[in-house]
Amino acid sequence: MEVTNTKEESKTASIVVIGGGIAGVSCAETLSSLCKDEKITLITASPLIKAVTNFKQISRRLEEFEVEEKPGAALEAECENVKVLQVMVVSIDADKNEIQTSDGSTISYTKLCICSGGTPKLVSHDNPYVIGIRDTESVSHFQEKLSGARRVIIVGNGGIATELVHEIENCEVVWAIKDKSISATFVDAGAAEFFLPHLAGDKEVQEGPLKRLKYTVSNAAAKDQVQSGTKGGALGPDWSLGLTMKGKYNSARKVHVEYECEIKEIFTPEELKERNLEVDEPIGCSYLNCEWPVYVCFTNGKCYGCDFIVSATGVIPNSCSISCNKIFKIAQDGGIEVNDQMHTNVDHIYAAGDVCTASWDWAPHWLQMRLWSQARQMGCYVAQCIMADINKEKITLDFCFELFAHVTKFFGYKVILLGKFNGQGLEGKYDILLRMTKGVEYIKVISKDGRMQGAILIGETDLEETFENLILNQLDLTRYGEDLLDPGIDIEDYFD
Ligand SMILES: Cc1cc2nc3c(=O)[nH]c(=O)nc-3n(C[C@H](O)[C@H](O)[C@H](O)COP(=O)(O)OP(=O)(O)OC[C@H]3O[C@@H](n4cnc5c(N)ncnc54)[C@H](O)[C@@H]3O)c2cc1C
Ligand SMILES: NC(=O)C1=CN([C@@H]2O[C@H](COP(=O)(O)OP(=O)(O)OC[C@H]3O[C@@H](n4cnc5c(N)ncnc54)[C@H](O)[C@@H]3O)[C@@H](O)[C@H]2O)C=CC1
Repeated sequence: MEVTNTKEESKTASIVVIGGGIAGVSCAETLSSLCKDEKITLITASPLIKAVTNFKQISRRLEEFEVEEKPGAALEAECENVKVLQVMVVSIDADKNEIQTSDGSTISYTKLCICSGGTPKLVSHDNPYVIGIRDTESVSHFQEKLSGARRVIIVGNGGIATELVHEIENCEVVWAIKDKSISATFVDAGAAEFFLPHLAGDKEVQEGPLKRLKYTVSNAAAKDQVQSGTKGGALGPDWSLGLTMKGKYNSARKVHVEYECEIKEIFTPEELKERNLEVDEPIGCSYLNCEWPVYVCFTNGKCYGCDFIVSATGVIPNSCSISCNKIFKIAQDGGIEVNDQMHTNVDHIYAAGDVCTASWDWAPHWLQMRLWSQARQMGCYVAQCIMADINKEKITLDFCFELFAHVTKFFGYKVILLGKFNGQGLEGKYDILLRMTKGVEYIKVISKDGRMQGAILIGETDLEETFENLILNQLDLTRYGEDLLDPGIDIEDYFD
């Protein structure tokens, strides 16, 4: 997409959205439908934007959608009052309501929404053997390194690590986690046990293919990004499916998990020799007594060689990548603080998606996670807040922020997380109901004083709708006891 000459653009102020990821595009699309007479300018550093397609509400709060990367011109064709500019925003002058872009233009805004996303938090930012995964460019870089790899060390125990460990083939994997059980950011130790047999086993365990959120990674996008050197939008559902994740090792997958440890130090072979350090061999791995380009020593004393390291260790919100003459209030996790109107502490400036931190009093069963679904919800909601502000109104917090609801797929199983799915904030004082059928389903219900607070549903349980309602209406379930999870009882009939 050629860069539109932004000079003439700056004459008339418009509502400006920074960021062509899910949050920014959802914001621009919703603004376009709500404020037909307003001029909306979406400015993004990435050559392609991310748009939601095939949106499906699978329950009152669970949503499924596909994501398509497309040129900004496609959004302009769809929303006639939206202009897409592909350029980097370098600074904001909040006194003059102007932003400066990397091509030297100044663009005025009436309202500004920052949706600049996040970047991978890496265990080391200057080691060439440590890589993060965020956008199509970083995935291409990862694939290239993996194609020549015999062994990779993956650090982190969240979404990216869990998906990578499941998808990588023909390469030994050492998965180093701080926790006592795998995928702890998403599931509890019981669910981790349920997943363990699939760690190094066959990849597809699900009876019948579960429709995965389709996410198209067009190779053109990756090439463009490399040429333009810009950071693209974050990946999301299905980023890994359909991508070749093959090493050069010619045998089945080998995964060794190193529990309760972090990286202590990373060495070159020379440094290792100088320090006269002992190298260990990961259990079950086959490349023994090899020369490796990089060595990792962990806090538990183990030291392994590998071809490269993936740091799947979270996201840093891009809250400080655009300078501003006003100081934004930044939350502890690095996001720009927003209130329940998605407003920052600076006049006329909003924020949404990975870049922001929801700083209102959260509903009892909602929590922020930097997810595709929340980026979309925030993008749509902030547009409504901006429109309300223009009309000098206030709106109530959107109902999507009443309950945390996330659907994904780990180790070939559908995973649904509802409410305080890991007992977040309940200080360990809650009751658990569990039902597990090995290789088929894992259901964990968290309740307090007889009322459901959260749930983990793995497999095709069809309980999500009922459990959503039970968490929201806080019905006292004491009298149902274990019947609640009795497979012989159709609990939907109880509560219909
Ligand atoms: C590998 C991976 C897999 C994931 N899988 C899932 C999943 O399965 N399910 C799920 O729910 N979530 C998933 N996520 C999280 C999800 O991708 C993010 O939460 C979501 O995409 C964030 O959207 P965003 O629009 O806030 O930010 P981003 O997608 O990061 O978009 C930010 C945009 O801002 C632009 N930008 C940044 N700075 C500037 C600037 N100065 N000037 C102009 N433009 C700028 C960027 O170019 C980009 O277009 C995954 C994330 C990763 C990295
Ligand atoms: N299926 C899904 O829903 C997916 C969601 N995502 C989302 O994308 C974003 C990025 O994913 P991730 O990087 O996996 O983030 P994450 O937040 O999911 O996981 C980060 C993990 O790294 C660990 N960690 C942090 N610092 C560490 C350190 N120094 N040493 C060892 N471990 C450390 C954390 O404890 C956590 O387990 C997240 O917001 C995540 O929720 C990503 C992939 C899939």
